Amino acid sequence: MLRIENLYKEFGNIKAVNNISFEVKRGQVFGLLGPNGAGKSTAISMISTLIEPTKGDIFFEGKSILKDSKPIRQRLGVVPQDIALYPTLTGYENLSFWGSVNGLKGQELKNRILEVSDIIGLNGRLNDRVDKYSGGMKRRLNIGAALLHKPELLIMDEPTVGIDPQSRNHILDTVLELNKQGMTIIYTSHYMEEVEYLCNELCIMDEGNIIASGTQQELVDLVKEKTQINLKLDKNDEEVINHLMEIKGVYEAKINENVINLFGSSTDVLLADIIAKVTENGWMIETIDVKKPNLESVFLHLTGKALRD
Ligand SMILES: Nc1ncnc2c1ncn2[C@@H]1O[C@H](COP(=O)(O)OP(=O)(O)OP(=O)(O)O)[C@@H](O)[C@H]1O
Repeated sequence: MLRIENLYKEFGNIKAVNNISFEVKRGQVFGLLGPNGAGKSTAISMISTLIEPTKGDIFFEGKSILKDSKPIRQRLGVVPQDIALYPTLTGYENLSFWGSVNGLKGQELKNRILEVSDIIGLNGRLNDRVDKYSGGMKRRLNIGAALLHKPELLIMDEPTVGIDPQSRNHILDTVLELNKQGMTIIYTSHYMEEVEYLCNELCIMDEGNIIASGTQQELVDLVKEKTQINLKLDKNDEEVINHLMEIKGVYEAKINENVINLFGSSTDVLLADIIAKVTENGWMIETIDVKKPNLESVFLHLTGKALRD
């Protein structure tokens, strides 16, 4: 559906986006994950046709959006990171404004406002002024404004920043519901959990570059040897460590405040072998805790820094 080819954006000396390429397939929730300043918003702004790339191209259904942006723009819905609403107008008036900007009018516009306010869960509050809304309600209305013209591709730039957990969950579930109904979505975030919850495929960005891309499983496989199992036994000394190190796939074992930290590859095989080894030696397990690698560990592994630094 969307193909990004060797895209660059420079602001003076700043290389905000530095040669990125990726493809979004119809029906996906595609994630762009990266810390603040990684270049996500700049990439999104180019895809949304709001700013022009320094170099490179973007194809929507095979057509360059740089050459003929207007008809393509109408098939996109853009949820900007900064809330684009008029605080002194009501929710209804804001939706009405954004609907007419997107070419809707008359009964069709009225119907869509009602449908959209249902999707974003604001139908009881449409006649209140936006400056009376909570942060979460404003974010939801901001999303609603992008949905009125039924876009095929919804582009969301950090839509949950600065809101309460309840509104955040509502937004995440709305994204999944829209996707279930057939909408393709690009979702940018610096929250690993959100991307993990929503996205089939993703790119991890840092300092203008894509440092890894693929399905969650493919990315996590990059660090699969980092599975950590914390084991508390009734006995922990060098002898126990030596026995545990005999297990195939365990490459490190150490004692840390009465807990044994084991590092190894495939969790399932490891667990079975650890339990067998413990039983064989007549030890007792007090607690066992498995920490599987996640997207956060992938980012740490590739950049040496935490996602939220
Ligand atoms: N209009 C601009 N002029 C100059 N520099 C810019 C401009 N827009 C972005 N940048 C710079 O480009 C880099 C990438 O910023 P961008 O906003 O795309 O990152 P991001 O990953 O979306 O982070 P955030 O979530 O903080 O917006 C940053 O160093 C930023 O300061």
